[in-house]
Amino acid sequence: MTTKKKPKVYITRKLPDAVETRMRELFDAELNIDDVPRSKAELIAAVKSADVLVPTVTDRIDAALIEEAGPQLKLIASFSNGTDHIDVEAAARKGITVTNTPNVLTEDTADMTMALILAVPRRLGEGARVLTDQPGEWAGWSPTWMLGRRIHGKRIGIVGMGRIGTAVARRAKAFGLSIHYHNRKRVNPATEDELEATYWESLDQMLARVDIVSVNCPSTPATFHLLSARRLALLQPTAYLVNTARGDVVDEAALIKSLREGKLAGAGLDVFENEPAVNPKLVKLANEGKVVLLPHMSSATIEGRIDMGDKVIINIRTFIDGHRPPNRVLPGR
Ligand SMILES: O=CC(=O)O
Repeated sequence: MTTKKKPKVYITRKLPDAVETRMRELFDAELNIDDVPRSKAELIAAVKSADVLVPTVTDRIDAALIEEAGPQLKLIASFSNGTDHIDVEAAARKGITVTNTPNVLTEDTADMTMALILAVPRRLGEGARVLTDQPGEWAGWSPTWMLGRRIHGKRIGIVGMGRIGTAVARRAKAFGLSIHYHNRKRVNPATEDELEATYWESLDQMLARVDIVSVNCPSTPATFHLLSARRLALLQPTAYLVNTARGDVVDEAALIKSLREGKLAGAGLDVFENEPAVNPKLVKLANEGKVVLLPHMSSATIEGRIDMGDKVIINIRTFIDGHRPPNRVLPGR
């Protein structure tokens, strides 16, 4: 009996212990115990020797890096839902398959989106800070103090009605919001009926009519600055914008300008254009109570991360066994 050689799998970041243990059992796994992001040189060395690369959203797997890959590298099994950090076209040209981890972070991301939808108009961050930043200063309940804006009865406009957008819509409906959405294509009639959702073919028209905008589409060349200065200007000055997708879907400089000029009431952001750098003007706006900022943590649950790890493992094993992995990402998606 011949024992099959374990594939050499290079994992760029620290993963949950249970996932790393399983990876060690199954693969010749090179882990990143210290969780220091890998340098470009380290990534180049990895693609020259590993059979499988397991990157995540913080790694730039661009065409230049893929060009460096040795002939043994056949799979990039990303530990992420989004694949905007990978040049999927360049990988395909080199005969490298790319996979991701969809579905398992839908509900967690939708929960956090809903949390921001509530937090910004209801001034949750500001209120919490009163008690922690100025202990003993709270003068007690007052009829006119800390007033936010009502959520119930307002209109939400969801930009991108995929799995996460639909999960946000379900939550928003339960909070009494009416559902409006813009998507490349209309969702199926049963979902539209369930959500009593209104489809807007024109994003511009939808933006002008909603009270809260939730950005839930992936970052692709087509969605870069989809929420441009021109489109942000269509929003009502009482509107709020929440982004838990990717920073570059929104023109951040234009968003900051709108917020500073009072052309937009507030924003809740979990993602930023130059992450992990956060524009100091946004921090200032957060201190003024106009925005709530989170450090890209919408999908961050223990359960979700373990599920993501399981998906990565299934994708690798299926591929190594000679089958099509379940979460293959095709170029041009
Ligand atoms: O943002 C997180 C992911 O894409 O997995």
